[in-house]
Amino acid sequence: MTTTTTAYPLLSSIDDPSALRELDRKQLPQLADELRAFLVDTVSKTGGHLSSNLGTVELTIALHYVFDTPYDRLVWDVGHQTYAHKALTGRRQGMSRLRMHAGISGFPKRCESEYDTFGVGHSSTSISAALGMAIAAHLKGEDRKTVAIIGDGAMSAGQAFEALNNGGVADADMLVVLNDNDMSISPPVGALNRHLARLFSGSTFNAARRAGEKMLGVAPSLLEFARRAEEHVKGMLTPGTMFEEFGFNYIGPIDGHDLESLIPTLQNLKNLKGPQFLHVITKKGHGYEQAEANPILYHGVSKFQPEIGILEGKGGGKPTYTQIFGDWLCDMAAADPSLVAITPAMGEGSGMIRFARRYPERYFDVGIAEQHSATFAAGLACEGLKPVLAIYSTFLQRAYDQVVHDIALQNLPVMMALDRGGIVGADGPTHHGVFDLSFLTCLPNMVIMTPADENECRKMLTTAFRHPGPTAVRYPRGTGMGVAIDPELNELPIGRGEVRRQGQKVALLAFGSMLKPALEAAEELGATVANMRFVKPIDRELILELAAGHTLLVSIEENALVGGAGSEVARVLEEAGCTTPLIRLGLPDRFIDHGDQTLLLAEIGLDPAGIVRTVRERLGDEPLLRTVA
Ligand SMILES: Cc1ncc(C[n+]2csc(CCOP(=O)(O)OP(=O)(O)O)c2C)c(N)n1
Ligand SMILES: CC(=O)[C@@H](O)[C@H](O)COP(=O)(O)O
Ligand SMILES: [Mg+2]
Repeated sequence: MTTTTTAYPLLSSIDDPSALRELDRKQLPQLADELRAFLVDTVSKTGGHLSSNLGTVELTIALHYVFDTPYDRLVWDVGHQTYAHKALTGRRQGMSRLRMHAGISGFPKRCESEYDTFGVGHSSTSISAALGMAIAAHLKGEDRKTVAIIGDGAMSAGQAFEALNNGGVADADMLVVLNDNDMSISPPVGALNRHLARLFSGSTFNAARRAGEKMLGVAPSLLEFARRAEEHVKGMLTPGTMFEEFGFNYIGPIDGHDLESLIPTLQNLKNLKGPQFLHVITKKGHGYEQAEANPILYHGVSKFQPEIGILEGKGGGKPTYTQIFGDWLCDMAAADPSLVAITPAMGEGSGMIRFARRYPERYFDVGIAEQHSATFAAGLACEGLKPVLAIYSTFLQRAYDQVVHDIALQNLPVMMALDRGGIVGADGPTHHGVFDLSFLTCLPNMVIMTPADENECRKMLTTAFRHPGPTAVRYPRGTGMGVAIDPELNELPIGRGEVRRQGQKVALLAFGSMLKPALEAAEELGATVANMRFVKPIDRELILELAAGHTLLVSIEENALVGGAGSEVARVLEEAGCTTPLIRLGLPDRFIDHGDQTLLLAEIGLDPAGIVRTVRERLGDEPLLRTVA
């Protein structure tokens, strides 16, 4: 670790924001330089979100410099851009274990620091939360300030608009800072982006800067600032911004890397009453050449050498499930012209870029708009197209009513490709996709599949796509077993599992990713292993057959135990009056922290050793292998 006093003399002297506020304003550019170098160094060693963090260094410094944190509340949206905030709020040393097990979280977390005012990871919650805090302050007679910091990508989501709609007429002193870097993870989409681009048109921005300099250079009084802001900046240069229509006092756009603009503007805004809106322009990846040139690649990174940057296109290893999906999507699109594919702002992460390039007219990136994406898919299905909604399991949570009300209830053939099902690792509890089996299994009409290997995934995707009702294929983050892939587009019989290993006494009923550890555990236990494949409709016949031939059943899934696949197994046994005991293995009723995927699964007992341990504990001294007569 190179966080020595010599490497970062100024940064090392800041243990909390009160020390930052002691600095002379002239020292702040140096602090920004050190902080940026520190971030590149740290993230290159730990992995994490890089380009968004590089873009918010000056904004973070300015906010902590101007506001009396933690008494004043900073509410970050998504939270993937808060590494500078963490480094300035007493966590600089801890960042050598960023996103690692028992280390610093990659997102703000209330239990980690009093400066993390609101837990986050999913986007577009900041204005709602900040409004709640601002109204609470008002009701309690407290004079604290509340600031929401939201990106242009996050601003595109419905919830952000719901909050603006509420906040624009609420009796609350709240500042919304729009950090506009003209990027989501991918290039931004939609009409909001067009509106922001218009505000940022060269002439407007330059004129606004000139006016801002003039206005701020003389450190105007509060009233003078307000008058000039309204008359000369807002009225003259940026008439009719959408945010004003919502009832906010819109200021900007200003240069978000220029501390000399940021600080006086924030100081003045701090004193204004009612809903305030500051539009700042930043560059994703600012100050690190490689990240500026390719902010998508540097959005989320693994370890890399800062002097060289990320080496692309090494490839060669096992394909990820995401790649299996991306290949299947292109193959199926070639075979069926009615296929259309939708992503709520996760085209890269979902493996859809080749498809997007090949079939741009059939590719819909709808922005961070999970609810809309689901209902939009339903609409496409109503008209006979075959929508494939590619969505991370964790983000589908936001579209639950749309899945229930718009897709399942109407029995529409929308296929959901659920990536990142199960424990995702370093992103932690906000991103683990461990509830989907529970919240989808209870829905009538759904068909739910969990592939155990890559080739099975491809077959399930085909099966789902051709099924005339709602389906979900749920696969994990990362690679699978490394099996060969059939080039054909073959289907599987719906609702049928298979026995993969014949053993005795104990039968392990594995769902999806759990087949691999189950097979390994079975070697030691001499157990039977079934690859259940379908959570819904579950293979009733197979379960009862296994129950009849074994003395103990063990269901294993990478999902919450409550309401998951094991619950379905239990239901089948109960309905049949079958008394064979069942142990259900899965995620306990608590949120699982961040850390390495393998390590977390082992901690929960969802690895081969854990499965063996559970079975042995249950059987006590009973011999595992039945003596065959
Ligand atoms: C509800 C939800 N959907 C998708 C994501 C994935 N995601 C994380 S950051 C991001 C882009 C956000 O763009 P913006 O707010 O402009 O921040 P930037 O990355 O540009 O700094 C997306 C799509 C998420 N975290 N939450
Ligand atoms: C902050 C956020 O929500 C995304 O950037 C997410 O971290 C991506 O996860 P993957 O790395 O699994 O694509
Ligand atoms: Mg952005």
